[in-house]
Amino acid sequence: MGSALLRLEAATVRYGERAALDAVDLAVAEHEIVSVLGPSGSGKSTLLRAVAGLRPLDAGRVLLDGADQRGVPPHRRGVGLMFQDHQLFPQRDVGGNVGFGPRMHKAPREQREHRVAELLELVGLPGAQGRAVAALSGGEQQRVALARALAPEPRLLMLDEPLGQLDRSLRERLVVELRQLFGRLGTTVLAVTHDQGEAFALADRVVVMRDGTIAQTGTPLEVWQHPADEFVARFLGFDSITDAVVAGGAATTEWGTLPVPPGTPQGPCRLLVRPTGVLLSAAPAPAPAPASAADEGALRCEVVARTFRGGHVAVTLRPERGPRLEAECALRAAPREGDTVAVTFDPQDVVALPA
Ligand SMILES: Nc1ncnc2c1ncn2[C@@H]1O[C@H](COP(=O)(O)OP(=O)(O)OP(=O)(O)O)[C@@H](O)[C@H]1O
Repeated sequence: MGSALLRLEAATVRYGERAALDAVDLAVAEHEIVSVLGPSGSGKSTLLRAVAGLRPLDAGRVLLDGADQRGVPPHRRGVGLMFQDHQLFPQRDVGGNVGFGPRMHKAPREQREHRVAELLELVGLPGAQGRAVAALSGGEQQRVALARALAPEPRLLMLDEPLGQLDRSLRERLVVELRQLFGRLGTTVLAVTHDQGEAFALADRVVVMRDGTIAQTGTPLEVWQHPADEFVARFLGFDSITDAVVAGGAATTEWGTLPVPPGTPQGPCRLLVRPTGVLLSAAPAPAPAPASAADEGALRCEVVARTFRGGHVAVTLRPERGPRLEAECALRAAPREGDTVAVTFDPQDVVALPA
């Protein structure tokens, strides 16, 4: 990516002995929306702060448009920052907040007012210039904060948990609006979040961080379908993982022999089964003798929990052998707690992870 707007080269930030950012390489292309995901303490905020110039690097480089930013102060980097607590100026009205950046840049009054009006329109608050910040709802404040961050026309907009404090339904709506807005404006965005749903909905590409390094980067679909390792898989909420040995089109595991997709690497691995790949059917009546040939391949499991998730039910299973399994069922088809079910596996949702 020669034309990257932002490039990090072995970027390192240390706090004492510990590297909060450990030789990170990352390129963000112009107009790209990248979400940085990861557990608490993995270095997400440190990454943003280093790019913004709020925290100097201990080693490596940050380049914007190819120019090394060493020694360039934050206000000269042309990047916009929006933090999770949106930090609006309570004593200024909405117009005063949004127009703050352009005023600092000494933009003429008329141009400033035009820009403020245009941005408030964009974020869905037309004509709100005179409203008091304290009288706005959380979602409205979030929009004002966004308009304020966009006002100086940053070449790179960085968002730190932009929707962190809002309730789920508002977040889900705003994230769609944000993606559309950035698309229309052609804004390049680097957004930090620990909510994977939010990251996946917003981004063209996600970066998953672990202990100051990048564990995986890819499109939301790539990361979802092919987590790079067990850490990423578990971070995404996949918990049905066990040891396996792949030979040909099948994997030998404690759960029995599972079909795997064509092209699965042969040999020992950790095997992940996504919940949609755990197929449930009514268990045959317990056989007095060892399982008959007819139910060979089906794993008997007890339903230990079921959780209503809106469109589907998440079912936790205790198999007769091997670790617990998570299944996803349609509401109508969901078994009850205490039921015994027979499980088979869909190879499309079976993923081999490095051992
Ligand atoms: N000012 C500081 N002094 C010492 N250690 C720090 C400082 N800031 C961050 N750290 C450490 O650096 C590591 C990365 O922190 P960072 O805030 O970047 O993580 P994060 O992924 O953004 O976490 P969160 O999701 O909780 O905000 C953590 O171990 C943190 O304790």
